[in-house]
Amino acid sequence: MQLVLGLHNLRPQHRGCVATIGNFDGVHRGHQAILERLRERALELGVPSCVVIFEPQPREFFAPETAPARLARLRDKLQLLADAGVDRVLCLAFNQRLCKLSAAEFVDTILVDGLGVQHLEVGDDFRFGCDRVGDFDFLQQAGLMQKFTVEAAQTVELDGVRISSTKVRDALASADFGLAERLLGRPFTIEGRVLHGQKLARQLGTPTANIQLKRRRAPLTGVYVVSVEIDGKTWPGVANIGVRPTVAGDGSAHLEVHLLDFAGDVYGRRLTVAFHHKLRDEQRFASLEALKTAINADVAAARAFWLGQPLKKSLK
Ligand SMILES: Cc1cc2nc3c(=O)[nH]c(=O)nc-3n(C[C@H](O)[C@H](O)[C@H](O)COP(=O)(O)O)c2cc1C
Ligand SMILES: Nc1ncnc2c1ncn2[C@@H]1O[C@H](COP(=O)(O)OP(=O)(O)OP(=O)(O)O)[C@@H](O)[C@H]1O
Repeated sequence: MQLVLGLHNLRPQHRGCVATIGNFDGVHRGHQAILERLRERALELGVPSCVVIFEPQPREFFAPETAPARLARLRDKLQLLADAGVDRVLCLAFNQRLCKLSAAEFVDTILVDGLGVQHLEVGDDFRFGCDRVGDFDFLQQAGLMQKFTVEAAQTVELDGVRISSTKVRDALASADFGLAERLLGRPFTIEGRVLHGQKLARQLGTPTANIQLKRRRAPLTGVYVVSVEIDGKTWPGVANIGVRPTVAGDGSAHLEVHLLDFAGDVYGRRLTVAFHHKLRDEQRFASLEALKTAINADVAAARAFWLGQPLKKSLK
């Protein structure tokens, strides 16, 4: 899959494609259906498929403080789009200039002049352009004039409710991982590299792998039963995701995983963590001793959970 960063990096050879536009956060089953249609259309027309995404996502640009936590980082989103068979991603900087483009300017500058789009695939509720004035009807009218076709993808629902990134976030916030999996079409996972921590966990009796979240806010917080994939092997574990109030961290979110019955060095390795069950909220304890007691109870609860469950071999 080819990644084009910014409109200015589009070249004449990029013109001529079928395209879709959106945030695609989490690449859930609604997104997957659009991407499937896009792939079919690309094959029929014999042109590449292109997904137009924004960075930051519009809500992060307009209201950085209140924008929801992302389900996946840009890197993970690109991987999921590549897995769905997308040929090209055009990642546009969402800035003052872009958000001021009228719907007509958006179509002319990006879709027609930039991409030479032959067919557009969008959700029926898709809106774009300054003040979100552009919609499906607008695109169809523009398509008649500018010689591209537009198709509204059928809404994908689960139990009568439209699937959306928001619904996945809600499922994670209420620790309904079964629902999150049914919305995503795969288990919810967080992937990252293991960093060196403060080495306090060893003193607490439970060594943990600290997974870098970078500046990412996580869509869930608390203590969870998890499974962890390392180099194709899956291990049971228990994890804390949060700001670690007892040891007064820097306020940034951390993901720490204790692997049950694992002896080995995982520093620098990439782990994929899948969440199965919430044990409790993160707490501020009065002492390290109290934290240690709580973590021991978490480990015991995770063991009890895995006693009754087969461990899935792969998280994909
Ligand atoms: C299962 C588990 C539960 C945890 N729960 C909490 C908690 O409720 N409150 C808290 O401040 N830290 C919690 N922590 C994080 C510990 O504070 C952290 O592991 C410790 O500070 C060691 O950090 P280090 O790996 O950087 O050395 C938890 C960690 C684990 C593995
Ligand atoms: N359940 C769905 N069925 C069909 N199309 C969808 C569905 N969800 C999203 N789409 C379409 O996929 C494209 C990208 O959607 P986008 O990620 O911007 O929104 P979303 O998934 O509804 O997220 P949010 O909950 O943040 O609004 C848009 O064209 C949108 O209309």
